[in-house]
Amino acid sequence: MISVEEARSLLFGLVTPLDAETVPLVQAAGRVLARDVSAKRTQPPFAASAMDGYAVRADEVAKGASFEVIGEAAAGSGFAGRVAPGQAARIFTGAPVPEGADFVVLQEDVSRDGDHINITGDTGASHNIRPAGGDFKTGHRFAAPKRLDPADIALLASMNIAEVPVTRKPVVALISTGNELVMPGETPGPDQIIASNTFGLKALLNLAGAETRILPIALDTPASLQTALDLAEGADLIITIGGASVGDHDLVAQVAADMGLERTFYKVAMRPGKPLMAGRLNGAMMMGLPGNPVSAMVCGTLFAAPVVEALLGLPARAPERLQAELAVDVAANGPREHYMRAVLKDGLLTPLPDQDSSLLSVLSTANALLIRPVRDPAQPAGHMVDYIPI
Ligand SMILES: Nc1nc2c(c(=O)[nH]1)N[C@H]1C(S)=C(S)[C@@H](COP(=O)(O)OP(=O)(O)OC[C@H]3O[C@@H](n4cnc5c(N)ncnc54)[C@H](O)[C@@H]3O)O[C@H]1N2
Ligand code: MOO
Repeated sequence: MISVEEARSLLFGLVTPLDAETVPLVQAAGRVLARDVSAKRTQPPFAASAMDGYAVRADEVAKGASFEVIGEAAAGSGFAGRVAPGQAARIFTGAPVPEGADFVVLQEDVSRDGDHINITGDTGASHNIRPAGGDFKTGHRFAAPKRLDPADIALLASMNIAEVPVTRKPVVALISTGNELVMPGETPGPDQIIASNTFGLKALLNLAGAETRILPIALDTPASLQTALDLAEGADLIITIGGASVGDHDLVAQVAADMGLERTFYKVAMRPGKPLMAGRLNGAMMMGLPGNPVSAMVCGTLFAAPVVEALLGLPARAPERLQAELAVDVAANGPREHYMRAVLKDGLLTPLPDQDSSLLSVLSTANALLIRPVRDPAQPAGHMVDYIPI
């Protein structure tokens, strides 16, 4: 068995980042910027008022000083004239500061009588003017790769970038295998259960940026599995779930091998998730996940989501690990790295009492995977441990 780290780096070795496509800015949130882009404008394009008030000459600003108001500058329509000594222009937030002026007195600090104003308040040190290019200048580089968040979208809009080059979404085909499975909403027979893993993984990988397709459930026959794998044609990543272990009905490895799978590894020293398999099948990446629901989701978190990010051109890296104190004593760990379902509360980590890999209710309660290294001895409450937030 190989380690989790080895498995992940072998998986990253199978990744070829995808090509780019252009999308309208309104569809770019959450997508990964594929190429550097540069600002098509300077922002603000002119020195702009930061306040509503009066634009004057800074050297004339003093309590008691009076000015003649000679015009008005509003956002979207500046004042074409020049502010000379003794003069002021009415100005509003966002308006270009007229020539000659270099100070905006807040209207709260002024009394007005017809076309004249008097400074009545303490004006303070700020000129209340945003310099041209104070945010960015034409040509300012926005670097790829980056997953575009709402603030990035606002910035790109402000740079007048209406179309954005993003990495194509990886197409992920999800195949549940097993005679016992039916789709949510169907009526299961007496020995059947509902397929949950494809739905959990779809949610997880969509959040990572994939376009996921749930294929029909494959029965535990070579022909049915082959049909499902054939239907996955065109996917960048094929994920099978279940049928990965050693039982008589665990057929994924054999059928995939018969169809040409070049296997990269099988079995990882981790708990849950041991019977994980990966390789390349007719040009696509393939991962065979174990069927136990928590095992499948943990493998999704540790391997499939990072692979989706790597396909998107983001750095190939493990999920972020943080550290916290154990709230309780924990027993010694065995020969597999253990990803314990745990709750992090008030900075303390408590592993949940039942770690069976079939328990989705436990996974749903957990907000952390507490990582126990291989053969870690028993540890007392207060010991610092690594965890992955989930
Ligand atoms: N003799 C051994 N038995 C098992 C071993 C072993 O080393 N020797 N490994 C165990 C481990 S660890 C795991 S994990 C499981 C993985 O088995 P499979 O990948 O072959 O999964 P299945 O047998 O098909 O299913 C296991 C379990 O999960 C349920 N399942 C499967 N698919 C789904 C789905 N899409 N949605 C919801 N539930 C699903 C299935 O009904 C089973 O209950 O093997 C152990 N056995
Ligand atoms: O590895 Mo299995 O994934 O322990 O449940």
